[in-house]
Amino acid sequence: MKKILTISPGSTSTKAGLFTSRGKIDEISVSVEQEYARKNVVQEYGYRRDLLKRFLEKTDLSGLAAVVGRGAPLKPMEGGVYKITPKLLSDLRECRYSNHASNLGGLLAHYFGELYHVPAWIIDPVSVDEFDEISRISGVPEIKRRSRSHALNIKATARKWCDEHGATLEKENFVVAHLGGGISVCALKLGKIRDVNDGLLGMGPFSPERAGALPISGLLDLAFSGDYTRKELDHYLSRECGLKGYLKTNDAREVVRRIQEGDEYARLIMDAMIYQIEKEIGAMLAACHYAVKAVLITGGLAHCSYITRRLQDHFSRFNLHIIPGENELEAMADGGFRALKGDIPIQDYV
Ligand SMILES: Nc1ncnc2c1ncn2[C@@H]1O[C@H](COP(=O)(O)OP(=O)(O)OP(=O)(O)O)[C@@H](O)[C@H]1O
Ligand SMILES: CCCC(=O)O
Repeated sequence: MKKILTISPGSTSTKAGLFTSRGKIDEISVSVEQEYARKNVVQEYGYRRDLLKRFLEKTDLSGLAAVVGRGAPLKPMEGGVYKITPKLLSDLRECRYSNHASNLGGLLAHYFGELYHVPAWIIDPVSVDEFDEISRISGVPEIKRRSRSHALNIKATARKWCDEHGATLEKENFVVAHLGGGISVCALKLGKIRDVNDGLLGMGPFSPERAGALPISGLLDLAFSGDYTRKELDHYLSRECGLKGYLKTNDAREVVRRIQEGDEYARLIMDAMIYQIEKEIGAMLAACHYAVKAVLITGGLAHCSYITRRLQDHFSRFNLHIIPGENELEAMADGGFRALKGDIPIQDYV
């Protein structure tokens, strides 16, 4: 039976899964020890590769047909399956579009694809760009709104919901909110991400560790304070702000624990994050002219009932469903098997 190996590097761990078309047969999560964590993720490549290799040496890989890695921020591209070409590899190695842990997804998939003599792909990377032209206009001629999102989980969650409810993704509109360490809220129209806040930097709600959209004058003050280089400010706004900036933790469970113990400041900050999420969902509902099949809430924060209860109350008339977690390994395997069967094309990154 054919197998697919999927690899999803996150900021603190590398997850890998082995699948047949019937489902998962093995999974591992290897933590990155702090002493090996580097400011530039690509420096962690050798360390993470060797940890995975040790696991795979003990695994039955007979029937392996492809390796799929999590797709990083790359050049803007249509959703789907992409071959890992030399150009794609060099963009990942140079962190050309972002210093993001998922840069290692394509690099590791390529390595193991060569090792086991099978094709290596990425699927629905962070930079999936299917915007309507109107979504690109920011209000400043030199600045374009960018599409960067949790595209893989967003599409997989909507596809899964459709399979379970007898609907066809390509015929319906949804608002999908991925609430994780970063937050992406999108207007998914007829299977395409037609609008989304840039989940990495500068748009949408603040998140457990990202700043979200900011008042411009305050941002200019920070940028010209002399306290940050361009790179440092980018890192600060995308990794050290949000819940972490205000409360020194990016763990929603810890914040809820503090609220339950009577910490009113923690409540204010958590409620502000939920308020901003509600406003973004409202904006994407407007982008869909309020005609959606459902509003889907996914990602790690969708496990947090303090948050989901509020969203359920607020959006009950829009058929809201909570589908927690990120299921990225499964999503990559699903796309990989569809590509192996020839149901979807395998595209070139040019
Ligand atoms: N079971 C849970 N209950 C409550 N909160 C949770 C639960 N699991 C995860 N979270 C919270 O979800 C948030 C995001 O965590 P998660 O590990 O899913 O994000 P990530 O994978 O690092 O980021 P991203 O989804 O942006 O790739 C954290 O604040 C975490 O505390
Ligand atoms: C925007 C998608 C990825 C992230 O937030 O890390």
